[in-house]
Amino acid sequence: MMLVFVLRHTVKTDTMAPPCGGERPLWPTPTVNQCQSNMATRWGICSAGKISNDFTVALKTLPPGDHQVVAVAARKLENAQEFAKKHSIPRAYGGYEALARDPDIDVVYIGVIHPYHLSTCLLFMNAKKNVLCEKPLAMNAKEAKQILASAKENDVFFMEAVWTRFFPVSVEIRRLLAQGEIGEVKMVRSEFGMPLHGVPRVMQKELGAGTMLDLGVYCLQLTCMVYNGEKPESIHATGTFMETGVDDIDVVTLKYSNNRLAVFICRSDIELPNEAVIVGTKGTIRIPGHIWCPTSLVVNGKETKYPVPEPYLPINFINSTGMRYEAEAVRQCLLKGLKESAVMSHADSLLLAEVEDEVRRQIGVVYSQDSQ
Ligand SMILES: NC(=O)C1=CN([C@@H]2O[C@H](COP(=O)(O)OP(=O)(O)OC[C@H]3O[C@@H](n4cnc5c(N)ncnc54)[C@H](OP(=O)(O)O)[C@@H]3O)[C@@H](O)[C@H]2O)C=CC1
Ligand SMILES: O=C1OC[C@@H](O)[C@@H](O)[C@@H]1O
Repeated sequence: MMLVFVLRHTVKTDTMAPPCGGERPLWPTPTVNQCQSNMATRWGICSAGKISNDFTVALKTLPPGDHQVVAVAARKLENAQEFAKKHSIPRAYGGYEALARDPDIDVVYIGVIHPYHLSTCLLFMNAKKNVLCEKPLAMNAKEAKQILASAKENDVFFMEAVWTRFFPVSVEIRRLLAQGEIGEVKMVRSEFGMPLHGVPRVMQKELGAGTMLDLGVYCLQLTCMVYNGEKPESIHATGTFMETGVDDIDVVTLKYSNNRLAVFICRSDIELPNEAVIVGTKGTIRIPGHIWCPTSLVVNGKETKYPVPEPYLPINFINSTGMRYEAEAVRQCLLKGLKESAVMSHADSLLLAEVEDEVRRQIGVVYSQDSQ
């Protein structure tokens, strides 16, 4: 986090040179002060798309003294300006480079589609910016390794935005498992199905389409969380294809030591109950629905609900004010000078990417990025 002592909220007139990059600020830009200790974490938003909208709305459910959105960048300035106006963001940039040069940003949230995660992560981390990048981290493990290596080389904080891990439901699951509430876990069964065939980025290979990367990652992340980041001993995957040549339905079995198992189904053609069950030798934990953004947990038959806040503006995705939890986790990491989160670590992201690669290999899905 930058150490810049300037009077807070000094509103400057238009005569002020643009903060950087050349685009004239939309309106007088309050000078955002920053003091390492307990000032707001200053966010830059990369892309003016759907999830960026929801992430920005989620940030607004947190105390403004803790989180401020200082700038947004989109490929087209007009899209950034429209986004900035909608969300009252002081600075709007045409092109991501201007955001990378903005000295008043502590962390960038990357909300572009998967094929552009690698290039944008490298852009911002090479500019010494901390980064929170949407899932899936990348198109394959090779790209994921490049991103994680760049975070190390640039000595910046990096996290893959597997927002589910920061939900109160996930925190409670980890607590229950840590205290042995259900004994030794022997089985994790999960599913994620959603009718997405009308969504270009889910259908078109050049936009990063494919069910494993988009939906399967949620079943896989739950499995890996329950099994504490342990590598599976064997992976068996089968699936079907969309007419566009990417995976539509994936059925995956992961075998771990001591006859521990995980099975998941993900599909982009129909809605499934989207529940998960974690079975131990002494009990059962069940997520009764919305496994990617859970607000209810059933432990040995007893249900507890964990509602998310209502959005102040329209959102595109279910429960996406729940991204507040990952945003606050990032802030806490930055305040402690950490370069990664223990809850969604670099090793966690690499494991997800490696298993995603193996599932795709067995099913036969190949992206152009696999041969670059
Ligand atoms: N955590 C969650 O719950 C969710 C996560 N996601 C993830 O977020 C990412 C974005 O998804 P979503 O917001 O639905 O996507 P959008 O279709 O809204 O696209 C997001 C941005 O990506 C850029 N982009 C889109 N198409 C292209 C293209 N053809 N060439 C170059 N850039 C392009 C644009 O950036 P610009 O504005 O700069 O033009 C666009 O605004 C995905 O990786 C997805 O996995 C998505 C939904 C939910
Ligand atoms: O991460 C996501 O959440 C659930 C679906 O909306 C999916 O397309 C999206 O990428």
